[in-house]
Amino acid sequence: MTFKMETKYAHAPKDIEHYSTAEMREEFLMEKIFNPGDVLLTYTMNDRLIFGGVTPTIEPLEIILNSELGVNFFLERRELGFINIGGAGYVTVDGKKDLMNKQDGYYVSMGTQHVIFESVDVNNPAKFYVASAPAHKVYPSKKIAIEDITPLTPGDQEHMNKRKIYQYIHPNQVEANQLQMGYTVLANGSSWNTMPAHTHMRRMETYMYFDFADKDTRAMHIMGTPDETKHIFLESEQAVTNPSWSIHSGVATGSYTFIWAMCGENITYDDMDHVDMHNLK
Ligand SMILES: O=C(O)C(=O)C[C@H](O)C(=O)CO
Ligand SMILES: [Zn+2]
Repeated sequence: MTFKMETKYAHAPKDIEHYSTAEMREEFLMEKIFNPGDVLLTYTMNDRLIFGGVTPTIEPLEIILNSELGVNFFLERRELGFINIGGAGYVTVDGKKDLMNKQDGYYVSMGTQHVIFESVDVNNPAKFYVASAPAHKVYPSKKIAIEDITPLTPGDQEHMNKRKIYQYIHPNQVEANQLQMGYTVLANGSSWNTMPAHTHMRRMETYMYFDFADKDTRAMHIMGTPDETKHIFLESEQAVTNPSWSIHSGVATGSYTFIWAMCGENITYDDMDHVDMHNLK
C-alpha cells in the first residue's frame, strides 16, 4: 500500500505566462489518481483543497494525515466529500457502514474520526475520488446517490455541449462549510464543457476527467486568464487544478465525464463571472 500526498503551490497569472507544456503539467496536473491498494492525494495551496483517489483492494484504506495537518485526526478541522467512480465499495463513517455503488457520493462532517474505504470485489475495486476543505462547523454526514439528484441540463447538440450536471455537495442536497462537488456527464456526440467559460475569483476548482469514450480519447483542458490561455491534454482519470483567477473549460475527442470540486469564499454555485466569448485569447 502506498500513501502519498504531493504539495502543489499557488500561482499568480503572471507566473504561468511563459510556462512550457512540461511546466504547466508539473504545476497543475495530477497524473495518477487511482492505483490499486493506494491513497494518492494532492494538497494544493489554492484554498488548501486536498483531493485525489482512494482505491482499496484487499486491505481497507483510511486517510491519515495527522502530522501533515498538525491535528489529532484528518477531519478534526476539515470536511470531506467523495464519489465512487469504480466498482462497488463500502464506506464506514465512524461505525456507520454504507454500500457505495458507482456514482454514489458522500458528505462527511468535520469532527468525524474514522472514514474506512473498502471494495466489494478486489478485482474490480471501488475508486473513491475525494476532496476535502478546511471547515469550522459540523454539518451532518450524508450519503448522496446520483438518483436523488435532479441534474442541470445545459447545452445543446448544435453547440456540442449537451451535458448533465449533478450537484452532489450543494445546498440542494446537503449543508457544507465551503466544499462543493459534482459530476458532469457529456451526452454522446457532445464534447465541450463550460463554454462560455467563467472564472470565480472567490473559489478555486479542480476537474477530474474520466469514463472516456475509448482508450484513444483525450481531453484538452483550457485554463489561464481569459486573455492568456494555456491547455493541458489529459488521459482518463487525471485531474487539473484551476486557481480562482483561471477559466476552466475543456473539450475532448469523444464523450467523457468529469468531477468538479471547489472551495473558497461561498457555496453559491451560480456565483460565476462569465467571460465574453470575444475576450477569449
Ligand atoms: O459542465 C460544466 O459546465 C460544469 O460542470 C461546470 C462546473 O460545475 C463549474 O465550473 C462550476 O463552477
Ligand atoms: Zn467553475
